[in-house]
Amino acid sequence: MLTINQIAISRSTGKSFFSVCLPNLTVKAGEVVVIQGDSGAGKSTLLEMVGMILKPDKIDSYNMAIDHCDIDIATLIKQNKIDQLANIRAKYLGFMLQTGGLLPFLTVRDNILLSLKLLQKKVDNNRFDYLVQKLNIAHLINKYPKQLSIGERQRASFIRSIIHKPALLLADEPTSALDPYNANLLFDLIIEQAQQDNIAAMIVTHDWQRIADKGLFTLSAKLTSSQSSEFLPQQDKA
Ligand SMILES: Nc1ncnc2c1ncn2[C@@H]1O[C@H](COP(=O)(O)OP(=O)(O)OP(=O)(O)O)[C@@H](O)[C@H]1O
Repeated sequence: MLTINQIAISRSTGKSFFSVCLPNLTVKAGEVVVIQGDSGAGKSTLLEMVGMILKPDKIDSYNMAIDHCDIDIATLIKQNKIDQLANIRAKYLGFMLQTGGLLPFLTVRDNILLSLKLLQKKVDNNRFDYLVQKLNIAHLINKYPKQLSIGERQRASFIRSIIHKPALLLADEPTSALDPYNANLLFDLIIEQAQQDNIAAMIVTHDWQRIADKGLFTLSAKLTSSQSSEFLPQQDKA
């Protein structure tokens, strides 16, 4: 489970800046939260801040409960514990970035399995086979990323982001390059895998209609000025 209170960041280039604030959020293990907002409203910034890639300017609390342990991420951030944060990211976080992020010099299989190798964890071949078959990329696993379409890379990138069963999955527009059939397949698989492996997931998407009937909790970006936004719940949590 993930609990965040008052986390904010300002990004600036020259004289212009943009601030993003998340007043509070709780995501339970197995729950999928959708992040919505207009282009430029700060969705990727929010994910990168929650994913400990961008350092917030302000943070009241940020805790992650994993295996009956409570990790005080806010204190680690405030104390600049870079190594500990990097370990937490590698072990407990899964990222699916907008750009795919597959390494060009590794095959699709090796890209997907890289996190397990780095964490010295055993490969669950049944799970690997299930996921690549489910997303119809079993015939591509020995190819290199450049030999795949963007949509195929996106599907491989999703499997890579969850293969080590992270506590938190952060996915930035995971279906942006997919046709409707594959987009549905991927969304359903995200929900299924989150529930099955107790993954708390935060998914940025513009694919509003596709997820409207899935009953997922939604955080929406609200512009508080031309240079700032706040992420607020669209509805109260059950
Ligand atoms: N590296 C950066 N330095 C300074 N400002 C940035 C940087 N990256 C993004 N911004 C600004 O921060 C704001 C939020 O950007 P962000 O990429 O988080 O938006 P987004 O909601 O994910 O957009 P999109 O839906 O188009 O991907 C934008 O106004 C953008 O110009």
